[in-house]
Amino acid sequence: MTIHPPLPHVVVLATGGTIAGSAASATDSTGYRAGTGAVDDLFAAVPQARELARLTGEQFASMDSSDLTDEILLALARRVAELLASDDVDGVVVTHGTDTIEESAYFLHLVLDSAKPVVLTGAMRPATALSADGPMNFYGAVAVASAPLSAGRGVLVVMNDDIHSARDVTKTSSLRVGSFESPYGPLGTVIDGQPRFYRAVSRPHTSATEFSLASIRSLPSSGILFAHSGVDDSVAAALDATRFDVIVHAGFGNGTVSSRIVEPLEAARRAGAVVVRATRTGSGHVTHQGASGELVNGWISVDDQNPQRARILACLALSVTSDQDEIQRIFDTY
Ligand SMILES: NC(=O)C[C@H](N)C(=O)O
Repeated sequence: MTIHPPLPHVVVLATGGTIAGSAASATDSTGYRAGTGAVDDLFAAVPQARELARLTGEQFASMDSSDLTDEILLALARRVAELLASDDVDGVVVTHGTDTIEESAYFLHLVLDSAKPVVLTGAMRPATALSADGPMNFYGAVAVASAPLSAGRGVLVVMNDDIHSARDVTKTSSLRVGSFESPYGPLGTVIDGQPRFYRAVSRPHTSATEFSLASIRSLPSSGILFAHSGVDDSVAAALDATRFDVIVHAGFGNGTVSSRIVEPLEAARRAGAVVVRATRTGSGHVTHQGASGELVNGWISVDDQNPQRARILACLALSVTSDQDEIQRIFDTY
């Protein structure tokens, strides 16, 4: 008689998204409603996942991830942390809408204090579509979350057989199944229910960061201002910049800010906001010494983070310091 070791226990927190979305027709992959299905529907669609792990499902939310708020994100992080603290839990899968999966994953990557695998996944096509990608993504996510090999790598995002670090991954296309990409490539891949890793992120994450969920009661108010040709100060005025604790400016090229909106943003900075220079280009770095040289003092540059993740990092930075040099150090560290 062969004795098999017990399967790892993986908890699946479902939050909605297209992976739980349904349309009236199998050929309709855009006119659907996200978050209509339940976590049990996913278990029923992928019974093979139970060969990889003992699964427990929890319906945390049923929403389109474009409606996610910072309060919900914080509550999600607290729930994942609670699960990870249990000796009975070996890993967590979060099913999530793809629109904001990268922000949620990055937040978890920086605040969770555990080496246990946490994997986010979603889908580009609704569950009712021909060749729906959700079931295979879910199977891959369970494979990664249940593998001891995945521990200590930070929060991971599994999409389309690729295993990405939450630090790097971005949704690059509105509809393509292969939408998720990382600028330095994925960490690994899933083949036949087995993760294979080829590299690791070198920037600190999870237990190695200075951020702690226990010290965060709420996230500061924040917004992103997108640069465009012809931008003028009425845009910054519409943002009512003085109301924000964090303003990320998704600027031109190397974080360049049009001279017409420097003053309103500088006024916000003087009023106490953290003003962050990012780039709208979709890739690349923003250096301290940007093209707008006069902005170097007191303005934060993002290194290689995109504007949406820079917003998350700036909010977390404010949970530990309001000193601008320290905030810049945080951007250069994570
Ligand atoms: N593909 C998706 O999941 C998109 C959906 N709107 C969501 O983010 O919830």
